[in-house]
Amino acid sequence: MKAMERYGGQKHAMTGVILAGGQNRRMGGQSKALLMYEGDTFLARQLAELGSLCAELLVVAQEPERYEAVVHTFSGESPVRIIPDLQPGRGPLAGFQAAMRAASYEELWIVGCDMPWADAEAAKALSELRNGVGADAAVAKIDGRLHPLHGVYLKSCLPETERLLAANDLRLMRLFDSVALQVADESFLERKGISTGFIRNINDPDEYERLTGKRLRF
Ligand SMILES: Nc1nc2c(ncn2[C@@H]2O[C@H](COP(=O)(O)OP(=O)(O)OP(=O)(O)O)[C@@H](O)[C@H]2O)c(=O)[nH]1
Repeated sequence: MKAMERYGGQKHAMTGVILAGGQNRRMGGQSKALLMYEGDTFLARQLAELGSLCAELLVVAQEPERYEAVVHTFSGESPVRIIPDLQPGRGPLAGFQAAMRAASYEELWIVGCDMPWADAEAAKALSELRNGVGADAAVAKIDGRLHPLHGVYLKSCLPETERLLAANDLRLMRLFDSVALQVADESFLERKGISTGFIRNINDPDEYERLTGKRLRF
């Protein structure tokens, strides 16, 4: 089923966030959001997937002009805004901050732009899990590792996000020391019929070549 049709046009009161403000050093500076897979950029795939669930979309990036053409071709109903980091060059935690400050909704589904299999079913399951216990955030734990870059977060995580930025403690995982986190493990995802592939990301030309058979040149 196409992502757009999955929820019958019914959007969740949730802001979908794509973090695309990284330096892409391992990709020679080429934006991972604009890599092609199965005829679309990662960004276009993610806009369709996040837009199938969320009533609003944000792309957090420093150079909006890089992404405008893709955003303009997005045909979903949810409005999309490209917003900058408020603290550029400080990593994904700064992207969280900008998104939480700009979002119209209390709940955010946040993904890294290098995750071409971002999955609305997984986000919905994480949101339900979080909501069921009144936690501030929910992320998957797969093969013993937490995956904060495909997670759902309430704006209640903003004060701790900003405290960490002020303390120059930029590790995303540090957020989980202080906010109420709910973890979705493999057995939870399996019960929901959700494959764990959504956490996979593409970081360098070798990983991209394994995915597509094409070698990037830069
Ligand atoms: N908004 C925002 N997103 C970021 C920032 N740094 C990283 N990200 C995003 O967070 C995700 C994970 O980033 P990494 O792969 O760790 O870093 P990267 O800069 O993209 O790539 P490398 O330079 O090769 O490490 C990607 O989607 C990045 O675009 C930032 O400073 N601001």
